[in-house]
Amino acid sequence: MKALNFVELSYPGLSRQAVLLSFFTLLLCLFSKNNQAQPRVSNANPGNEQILTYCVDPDWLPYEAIEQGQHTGMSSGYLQRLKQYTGLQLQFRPTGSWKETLQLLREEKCHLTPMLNKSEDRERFLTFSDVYLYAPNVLVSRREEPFLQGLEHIGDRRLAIPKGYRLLEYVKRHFPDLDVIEVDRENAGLMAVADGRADVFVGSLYSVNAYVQQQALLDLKINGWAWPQDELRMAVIPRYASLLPVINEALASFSETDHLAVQQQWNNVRIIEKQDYTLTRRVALITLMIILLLAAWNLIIRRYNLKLEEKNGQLESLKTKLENSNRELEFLSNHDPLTKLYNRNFFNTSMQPDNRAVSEIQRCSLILLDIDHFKEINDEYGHNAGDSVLQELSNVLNQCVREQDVVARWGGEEFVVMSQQDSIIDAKALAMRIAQKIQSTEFIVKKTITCSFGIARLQEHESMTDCFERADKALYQAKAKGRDCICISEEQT
Ligand SMILES: Nc1nc2c(ncn2[C@@H]2O[C@H](COP(=O)(O)OP(=O)(O)OP(=O)(O)O)[C@@H](O)[C@H]2O)c(=O)[nH]1
Repeated sequence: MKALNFVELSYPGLSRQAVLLSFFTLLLCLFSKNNQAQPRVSNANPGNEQILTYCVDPDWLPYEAIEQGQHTGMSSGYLQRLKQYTGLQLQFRPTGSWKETLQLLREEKCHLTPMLNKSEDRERFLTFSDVYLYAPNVLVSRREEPFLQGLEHIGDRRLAIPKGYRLLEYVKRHFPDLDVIEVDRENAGLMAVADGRADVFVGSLYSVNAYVQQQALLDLKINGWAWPQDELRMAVIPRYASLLPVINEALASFSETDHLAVQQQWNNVRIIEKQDYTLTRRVALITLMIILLLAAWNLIIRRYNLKLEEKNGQLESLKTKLENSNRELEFLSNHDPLTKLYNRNFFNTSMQPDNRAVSEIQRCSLILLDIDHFKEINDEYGHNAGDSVLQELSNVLNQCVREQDVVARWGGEEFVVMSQQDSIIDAKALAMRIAQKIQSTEFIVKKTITCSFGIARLQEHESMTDCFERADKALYQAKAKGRDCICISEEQT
């Protein structure tokens, strides 16, 4: 309001005295504010004892500790500000343990302690300030333990708690069935969890963090919150209870910036809120990659196998075609394609004495036959009809001979039968049967077909070629005689 007055009075048109009056009022205001920041030594004077003795927990970082005889930790920061605010004369008295600190307070050899929780037991020998710092309590376990929601989920796990701590009183009262292991200090509790003597430790978040980092207890994790949280206060022995209003006033005056400055100086908490799945994720990723690679490899192999099978199929088919072609070639090299009878080539090669049993050759007769006037059939009925006549005649020949006899087409309309006959008479009888069969067969051309025959019996020491020539001559004679007759080679007659 005073500043507002000053602004209002500075408008043009107002009197110079009024401006000066306002200026002095403002100075007075600022002066009185400065006065409030001065230490309230007189209010906080402890009386006969000019200097208050204080002691702390020697091993409770980051809250407080004693290092090389000096008070350190967050409570040292707060105490520093308290001194500045109140002007209290404070003298530090080092102790060897929290237990000793409490004992000195009980015996009034120490008058103040700057940071502790209120409990029923402590209220018997201390009076407490207002709460000036809240800090959560946490459950700590080894990493493999599941996350716990709070003290009520500890179950039959062994719980380590420092002796003399308010939490111990709390657990004993509200969770009497828990398997509690009392330890001397917070770090002893953490070590007990680390080496398996306890399963869970409960303690203050900030101090737990400090110990875990200091001792590099990397197998531990903060795995849950534990109620109640720490409500930290200052405490004096009842004799100095009159100081509490001033202390409370000082604590209340601490700004957010003051709190932050103290906490940032001493606290470096890193809370692990959940499981670290990094390794699991990496392993899963690598496994997935291996599976994908194997699947891809499998796919490639399968494709190659399919191609290979396809190529094998093609090769198999080519091989079959080749074998068929070879068989066909072999057949064609020895057979007449029109009549399917053996051809001249086969006759010449296989009918040589070297390729026939001597007994067969000794009994061999050659019968040559030639269709009479075949040209006329071609001319009258066409070449295709002529072909059919040749095929029909071939069937007739095959029907007339025995299995061991060989029938071949010598060329054109001329055929040769190599027959195993005991005598030339038998050979002639065979030729006659053939002639009769031909005459009685109804050919496609609806015309009686006749043939001329020439017969020769293979002589001892005679070559097949010579025998053939004699049969050919006999055939010539048959033609000359007017056809449709059988002539026997002269040497045999
Ligand atoms: N359709 C057909 N005709 C053929 C084949 N080979 C030869 N010829 C014919 O057979 C006929 C043979 O005639 P020629 O040698 O005069 O004998 P031919 O008419 O039977 O008279 P002769 O033997 O003296 O009774 C010719 O017209 C040839 O073209 C064939 O494979 N098919």
